[in-house]
Amino acid sequence: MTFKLGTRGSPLALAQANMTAAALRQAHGWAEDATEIVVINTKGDQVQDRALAEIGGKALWTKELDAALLDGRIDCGVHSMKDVETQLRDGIALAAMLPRADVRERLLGAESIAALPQGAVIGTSSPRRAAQLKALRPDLRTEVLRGNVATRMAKVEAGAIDATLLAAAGLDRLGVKAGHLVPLDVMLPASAQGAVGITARLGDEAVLAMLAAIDDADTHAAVLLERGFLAALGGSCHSPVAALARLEGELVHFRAEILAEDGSERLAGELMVPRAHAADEVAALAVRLLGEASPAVRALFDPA
Ligand SMILES: NCc1[nH]cc(CCC(=O)O)c1CC(=O)O
Repeated sequence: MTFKLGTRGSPLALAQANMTAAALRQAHGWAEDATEIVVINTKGDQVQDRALAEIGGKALWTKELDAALLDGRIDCGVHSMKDVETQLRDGIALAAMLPRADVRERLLGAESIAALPQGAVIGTSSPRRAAQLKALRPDLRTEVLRGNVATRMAKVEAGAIDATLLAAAGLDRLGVKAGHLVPLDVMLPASAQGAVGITARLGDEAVLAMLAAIDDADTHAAVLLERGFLAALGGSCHSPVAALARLEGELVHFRAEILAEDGSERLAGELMVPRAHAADEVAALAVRLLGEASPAVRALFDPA
């Protein structure tokens, strides 16, 4: 019997699936051939030429993996948690998370956001990154840029765009050294950025127990808080929202912001709260920031 890990087929997704397989073999003393990577094509992979928001539809990256899990083709699904909807599909459980990588952004094409030339064009398909860039530098323009990491880097090199932002986590996992780290006080990451999560069938106790052995509890707790913030807003990975939780002993340091899509508004909040109350405080922060926002920003969200 082999343990089947489902994943998308992009180089980053494959790297993350291989890391997960290696962690499982290590934790359980399994042989090399005890794990198998099963590539599942998703709608998000098929549509490369349009902005994600235009495609519409939910669970672009996860739907096909969920289906493969539920019909038993795979035993678990490996995901970038950033791309996983806050509402999991019925029957799907979030079983484990690998230790989180660098949560920061890397800028390719310039040494810093401040150093970008006046009016520079930044390629990104992330409404959060576009809004954050324009909040910092209203002169900047953004252009939709999709494709995997290599495609995006090639567009900067070819001069089609002046610069782009990518998650340091993804570049690190691919062994790509390019770009300059953007400090957290300049740009906060997306909720769950840098975290790899593993889904399994709810009630599949044997698999859930195997996966529990590779769970990084601090990463898991932090990511659940960030997802809780996004859920309280009624947002998704396409919303102009940033959130980062850091566990500091018994305390949680939580920072978040919501923005107008054109960067003309930015509502930020920060908490230092005991872990035990953090989920409630984070949800309350979401409500408070929405309350401070203009009707235009509030209209981007759909709070419960
Ligand atoms: N939305 C695409 C996506 N999903 C996860 C990552 C990077 C890895 C991570 O954040 O864990 C990326 C690419 C990027 O934003 O640069």
